[in-house]
Amino acid sequence: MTSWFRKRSTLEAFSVEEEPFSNSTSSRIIGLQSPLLTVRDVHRSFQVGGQQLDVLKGIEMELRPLQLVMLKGRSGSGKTTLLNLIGGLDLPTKGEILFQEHAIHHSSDDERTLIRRKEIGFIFQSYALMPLLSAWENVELALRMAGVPRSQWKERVNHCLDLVGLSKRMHHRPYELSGGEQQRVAIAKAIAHRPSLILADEPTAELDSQMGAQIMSVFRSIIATEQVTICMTTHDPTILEVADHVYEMVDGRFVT
Ligand SMILES: Nc1ncnc2c1ncn2[C@@H]1O[C@H](COP(=O)(O)OP(=O)(O)OP(=O)(O)O)[C@@H](O)[C@H]1O
Repeated sequence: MTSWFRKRSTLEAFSVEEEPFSNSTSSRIIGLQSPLLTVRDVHRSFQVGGQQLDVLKGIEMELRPLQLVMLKGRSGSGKTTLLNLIGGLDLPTKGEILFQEHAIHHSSDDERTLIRRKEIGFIFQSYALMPLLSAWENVELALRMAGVPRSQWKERVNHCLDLVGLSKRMHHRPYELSGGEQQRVAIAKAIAHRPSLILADEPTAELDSQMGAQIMSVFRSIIATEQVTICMTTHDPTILEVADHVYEMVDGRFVT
């Protein structure tokens, strides 16, 4: 996980003012049959020390609404690179990425930022919470950054913390919470602005198996209640069992 996804915080993922909160559950349900995201023949190469490093070599993939999709593969196989492309944090060298009707591979930085800000929530292995803010304030900050009207903050923050089972700890700061609880705050933060897609890079890697299982149970619950699609990377074979679909990456390609 050497690339951009890991280095960026959730805050950086929201950086341009725009109209928030226009998603509706009903419009998502109408679109259940069509893919939320389509990746066609995507390649990503980097120039490293004067040499071309081909990291992704013709990826084909689809994310359908309300799916829990996992990417597995050895370290360095290209999972984070792909997640960065899906999230509009980076552009493919070749190929197409369609997010609903938006051609992400042709979008400007600003256009991709707007799509990200409205439609995508990010979850990181290391939680990316503000250490001096309480759980409640961390989630509130996500809404503030997303430009959601202040009048909606209280209800939405309470709802999101309730969804992840942290209502009783809403006034705790991150250091007063366990790793699993911190990750649940990060999930509440990621869903607060009602994205349609959650991207999570090894969200359970820092957690023991019991806490990892709790996170997966929270993921299942928010797919149902918040009508989101989740795409995550993992190395953990026990977690792979709960996926709707698993893509295995070997050296920049999916194997079946
Ligand atoms: N911006 C970049 N510049 C140069 N090389 C990069 C860049 N981003 C990623 N790479 C290289 O691409 C390869 C794949 O990296 P990536 O982080 O996508 O793998 P990964 O499957 O997520 O690994 P891990 O499971 O360890 O997180 C690595 O060799 C990495 O060094």
